[in-house]
Order: sequence, then C-alpha cells, then structure tokens
Amino acid sequence: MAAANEKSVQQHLYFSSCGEEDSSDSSVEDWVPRSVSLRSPSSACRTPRVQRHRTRSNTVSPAAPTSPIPYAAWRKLRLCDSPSTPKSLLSKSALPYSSSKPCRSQRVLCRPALSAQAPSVNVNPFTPDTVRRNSEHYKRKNCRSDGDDDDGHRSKETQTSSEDESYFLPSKRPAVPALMLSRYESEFLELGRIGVGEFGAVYRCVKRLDGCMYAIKRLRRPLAGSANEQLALKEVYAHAVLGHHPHVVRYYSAWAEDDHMIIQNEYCDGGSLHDVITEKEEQGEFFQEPELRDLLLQVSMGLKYIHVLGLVHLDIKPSNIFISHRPSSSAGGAGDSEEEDDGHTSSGVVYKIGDLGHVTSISSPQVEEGDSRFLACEVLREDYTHLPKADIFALSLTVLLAAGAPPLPQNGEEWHRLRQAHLPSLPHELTSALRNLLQTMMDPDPAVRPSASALCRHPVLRRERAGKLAAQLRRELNVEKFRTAMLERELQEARLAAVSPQQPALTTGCRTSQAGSLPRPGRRLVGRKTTRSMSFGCLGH
Ligand SMILES: Nc1ncnc2c1ncn2[C@@H]1O[C@H](COP(=O)(O)OP(=O)(O)OP(=O)(O)O)[C@@H](O)[C@H]1O
Ligand SMILES: [Mg+2]
Repeated sequence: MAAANEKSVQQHLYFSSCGEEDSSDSSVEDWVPRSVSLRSPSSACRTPRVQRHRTRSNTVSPAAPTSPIPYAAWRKLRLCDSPSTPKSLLSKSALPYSSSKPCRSQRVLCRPALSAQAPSVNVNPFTPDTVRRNSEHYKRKNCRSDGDDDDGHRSKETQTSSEDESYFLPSKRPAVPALMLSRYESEFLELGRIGVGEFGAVYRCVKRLDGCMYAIKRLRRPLAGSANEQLALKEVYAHAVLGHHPHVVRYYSAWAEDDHMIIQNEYCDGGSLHDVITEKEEQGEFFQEPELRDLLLQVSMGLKYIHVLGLVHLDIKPSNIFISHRPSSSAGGAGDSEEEDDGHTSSGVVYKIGDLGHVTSISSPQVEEGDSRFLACEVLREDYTHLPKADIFALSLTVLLAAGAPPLPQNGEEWHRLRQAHLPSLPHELTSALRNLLQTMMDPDPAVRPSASALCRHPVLRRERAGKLAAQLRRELNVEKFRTAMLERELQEARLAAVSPQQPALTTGCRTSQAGSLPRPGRRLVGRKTTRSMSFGCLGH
C-alpha cells in the first residue's frame, strides 16, 4: 500500500520532466535548444551588430569572471534562506475554516489538483503574511467574542481555536519525503510560469520545506562542455558575489540538474517594471515625477552596490528591474552610508535589479552587449574604460520609458539622436531639474554622466526623501519629548510624595499613575493651584 502510494507520487512528480503538467510549458520544458527562441516582446531585440544576449559565446573565456568557482563546486553551491510566504499562496491553499477539528493534511498547503499525490508544502508561520493573517484572524475572533455573548457562537470560537493553533504547530509529517526525485521537483512545487527569457523560463514556485515563494529560473541550454555553460555560470557567479541588497534581486541557490542550470531567486510579487509600464500605458497612465525620482533613486542604490563591488550590470532595462511590494527580508545590514535605505520605501514599492546574465567585472571586462535599445555608444565602440556609466545611460532610458517615452529604437537615426542626449518626447513635461539630470545621464561622454553613487546623493532625488525623513524624525522627536516630560512629571510627584507622604492627593496620584503612562485627561496631578507652566512644545512647531 505504502509502496503504491510512493509510486503514485513519483509518477506524478516526474510530470515536469516529461512536459505533461502544462501543455503551454512544453516548449520551454523541452530542454533541447530550438531555432526559434521564446522571448518576451521586450527582449526581442538585436544590437546594431549582433543578436543580443549570450549569442557571442565564443568571446567568453572559460575563466570565471567574478569568482573562481569550479564546476564541481558550483553544483554544490547552495545558500538557503527564507523570504516571505505570499498571500496568494495562502489564499490558494483553501484551508477550510470548518468547525470540525482539522485533519493533519489540512495543516499543509497543496495545490488542489496535486494534493492527492504530490509531496506537501509546509506553511511557514513566521513570515509576515502568515503572522498578519493569523493576527487578523485572532483579532476578528476577539472582536466577535467581546461583543457577542451567544453561547452557540462561543462554542464555535472554542472549536476554531484549535484550527488557529494548528497554524502555528509544526506539521508532524516529514517535511520532504525521501524520494529520489530531481531536486527541483522534490523541493519545489511549481505554481506557474512567470516569464520566458531567451535562454530559459522563470517559474513561480513554493519551496516545500519552508513554505516560501521563489522565482526559479531554468536555463534551457545544455551546459556540460558548452560555451554557454560559462554564460549561465556568469549569472550565478554574479549573484553569489553580490550577496544581499534591498535593490538587487536576492539569490538563494543554484544547481545543475539533467545537464541544465537552475537558479533559485527571491520572488518579486510585483513582476517587472516593464509589466507595470505596459499596464499603465494600456490605461493611458504614466509614472508621475515623484514616482520617477523614486525609481531612479532606488535603482541607483542597487547600481551603486553593484559598482562598488567592482561589477557592472550591462543589461539595465525595464524587464530586468523587478518590483516587490513587501520590504526585503535581506534589508538589514545593506545600508553602509547615509544615502542608503533599508528597502522600506514610502511608496511601498521596492525596485530590484535582476537578471545578472550580463554582469561582468569593471577591471577585466568580458563584455557581452545587452539590449541594443539601451546600449551606450561607447560600449558599441568597444571602449570599456567607463563601463559603470553604461549602466547609468541605460537607467536614464529606463526612467524615460516609465515617463511615457515611445518605444526605443534598436538602431538608426533616432538611436543615434538618443546617444547625443536628445531626450524623446514625453506625454507630460518633467521639471527641468529631472530633465537635466536624465540628459546628463545620457551624455555622449561617459565621464560626464553622474556615477551611481553621485545619483544616490543627488539633491533632485534626495529632496523628497529627505523631506519625508525630516518629518518622520520630527514626529518621533515629539513623541520622545512628550514621554520625557511625562516621566519628569511623575518623578516630581514621587519626590513630593516622599517629602510629604500624608498628602492624599499626591499619594493617590502616585499610586494611580504608572511610569510613562498618560494621566487622566483634564486632571492635573501636580500644582493644581498654580498656573500651568510646563510646555511640551517642540522645535519646528
Ligand atoms: N525574481 C523574479 N521575480 C518575479 N519575476 C521574475 C523574476 N525573475 C524573472 N522574472 C520574470 O521572468 C522574466 C525573465 O526573467 P529574466 O530577465 O531573469 O530572464 P532572461 O532569460 O534573462 O530574460 P531576457 O532575455 O528577457 O532578459 C522577467 O522579465 C520577469 O517577468
Ligand atoms: Mg531579462
């Protein structure tokens, strides 16, 4: 019986290799290279000289570009951590809130169609969404029990509490069945394809063990012995070296499977900037100037981090900038200077640089041109003396697209005009300050373009953020001042009470007020007969 079950699970889990799960995926899951490549519309572009993206395999030396990790070591390369559990996953889990005690199988998430066969997925109780969901549930429950004395209702609450607890209880079943499956299949549950690139596809997956969502990039081309192996490795090398930054897509793990490369990255729930621009365009909307400044600042921070580590991205464009609507779990420790942030933005949108397939080192570049629409002229001329400024050039065009610029040319006269820093026409005029900044970022002389570091400090971009920061600090200062004043007042009361313990008003006051707590409104505890003199007025107000 057990053997039969195991067999059925195995049979199901081999579906992916057989291309049976999703017919729309079969073209991507067919790991044999195809003459007609599958690409997103945004990436369907040729450089003025060659087809873009990893086609110039011969020019790439087998030497590791950013970190000398041998092939064997790369197979073992694995850095695990847990981001957050997405709400969508939880809502899809369809865990029933029945009044009956949930059975054990209800404590784990399964895609309904797979639940009978596939290995289960755990729910991570510590991720923000799960905690929020549970606390909301508890709040609702408390509200109901506060205002409703109905016995029947109460008995229902008692029953559901066991369900609530079950969310926090670890599942007693084995986290991952010990089946000899491919790592991808045994460790991840594939929820859907979220993107198709030139060399592979990206899938939204939940890791069965930690219950968190990841973006898994599967590169189609065979690796062993091929020149493309080095190109694929380039992305892994870059990710591994770049570590954690709130504005760079986080890397967790990479491994080889069936002669193919799989990269496990942070899942960005807002998709790509390209998706958002397209959606807005369809509704006749564009990014407003504050949003553009925010975008420019955030991506500049990511670029600064990459550049400081001696690397360049070389494929900055909207489809390689991802959006997260939750703060990065890797935010801590990233800010090393006053202009860095922690990934928590006032807009609630965090932009992250992804797709590191073109990353190379500044000092010994092995340049593989990115998308020609975003390519700086000097890179086309093979002048690599100011490589980081090529990223700055591409970033300016990226922001202009978000501002509503028409699609960029791949070559021709208009292509050259842009490289002469002629800005494209925009549906809404930008302020001259931002306009000038974007123009400088496109200067034909790369040396004139601001560095990512300079952009992070630029007053045009910092102004708004500095204003918000000042307001926030002022608010916090007010609270602290108020709290200090309250403590001083209570200290004063305590002193007075010690001096004349017989005074009933003061002793009562001391007994009833706790340190740091607020007095009853309208009641003065000290100096009731004197004119009020204490002021909590704050600077700036
Ligand atoms: N971490 C992620 N979170 C969310 N979506 C992602 C993530 N990574 C990739 N995607 C989606 O998959 C698409 C392709 O990913 P990526 O750019 O990494 O692959 P690629 O093969 O280099 O593609 P291209 O050739 O178009 O640059 C993205 O445009 C995006 O829509
Ligand atoms: Mg890409």
